Amino acid sequence: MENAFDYEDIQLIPAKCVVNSRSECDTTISLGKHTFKLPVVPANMQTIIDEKIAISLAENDYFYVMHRFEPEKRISFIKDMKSRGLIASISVGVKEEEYKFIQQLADASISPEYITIDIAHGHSNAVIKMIKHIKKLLPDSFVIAGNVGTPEAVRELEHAGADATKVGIGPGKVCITKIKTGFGTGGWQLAALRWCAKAASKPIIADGGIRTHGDIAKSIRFGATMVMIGSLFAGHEESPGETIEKDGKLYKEYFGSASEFQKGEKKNVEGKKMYVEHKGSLQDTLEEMEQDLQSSISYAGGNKLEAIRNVDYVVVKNSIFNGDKVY
Ligand SMILES: NC(=O)C1=CN([C@@H]2O[C@H](COP(=O)(O)OP(=O)(O)OC[C@H]3O[C@@H](n4cnc5c(N)ncnc54)[C@H](OP(=O)(O)O)[C@@H]3O)[C@@H](O)[C@H]2O)C=CC1
Ligand SMILES: Nc1nc2c(ncn2[C@@H]2O[C@H](COP(=O)(O)O)[C@@H](O)[C@H]2O)c(=O)[nH]1
Repeated sequence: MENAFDYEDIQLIPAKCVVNSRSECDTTISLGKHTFKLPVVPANMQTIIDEKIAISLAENDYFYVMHRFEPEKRISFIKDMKSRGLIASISVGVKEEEYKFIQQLADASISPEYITIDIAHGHSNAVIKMIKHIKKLLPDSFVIAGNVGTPEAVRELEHAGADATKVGIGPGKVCITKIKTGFGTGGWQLAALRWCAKAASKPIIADGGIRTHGDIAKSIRFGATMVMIGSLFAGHEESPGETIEKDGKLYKEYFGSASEFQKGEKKNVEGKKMYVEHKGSLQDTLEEMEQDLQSSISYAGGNKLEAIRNVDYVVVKNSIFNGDKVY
């Protein structure tokens, strides 16, 4: 790794505008056999997504990944999505029971369109074995494998059969991996993305550390096909987390998938809980993201997402906010 930098250290450089209105800019992206409205997917975490949100996202052509923390509900979830004519996109882990679950799906000829292998340290034989197991039994499912933070890991998971890899170890808002273990891409996630993207021959999903809508464009510039976001999607009316009131203001909980709140025990805890301000409706945020990304495309001098991939940039170490608050 040469130069380490993160989202706040980079500014993209504008190119001559070729559209008359930002509304002409197309933010759609293809992943596998499907095209989605935005290159953005809410994190597969229990305080970010539930069945109702998944249905609403899929109905409106947004990509989603259902979390894996209520494993007993997954088969009925897939069946329900399919009966509505919607894509089914689920998560799995790597423990023994997950092998049986994949076998169960195959035996019943139930093939979700997308399966995300969701573990903390994805550069492992456990993930490689699970990729091969899924590809053998459910060859039509698009497999996203992660999380990883090095080119070597991207190559190995792709070689094992992954259709996309997810990059990001420890940059998340409720992540404490970097503090508890000393490892990860926290603080240099954007540079890690660039490093991994150079090695990738399939799509990369950049996961964690997105703090502003501009960071979505920066991720695209540095090689992401899509970004996974937790904190910016936490705290909406629809969000599954508990709502609390403090000093007359409403807040909602957002906790890590490796936190004691998720695990129900204090073992190998690498996540924490926080409360985020209540933000209104999820659809409003998605629309604002789309408008901001359309604007990014126009600054990139094009009318499609691809235009962002070629823009120049400058490194402005820790200075882009000039002391301003993000919002
Ligand atoms: N993106 C990120 O930076 C991180 C994300 N998370 C999220 O937290 C959730 C739980 O993750 P995870 O603990 O992996 O899931 P699981 O608890 O399902 O663990 C998966 C398997 O991997 C093993 N395992 C976990 N971490 C390691 C490691 N560092 N080295 C070797 N084996 C390991 C576990 O065994 P055992 O527990 O016995 O070690 C278990 O067998 C996931 O949703 C994950 O995405 C968690 C941390 C970082
Ligand atoms: N180290 C941990 N990372 C976690 C945990 N739970 C989720 N995550 C990762 O964070 C992103 C979301 O990041 P954000 O910056 O957008 O909020 C999520 O997709 C996971 O990859 C955890 O407990 N520990």
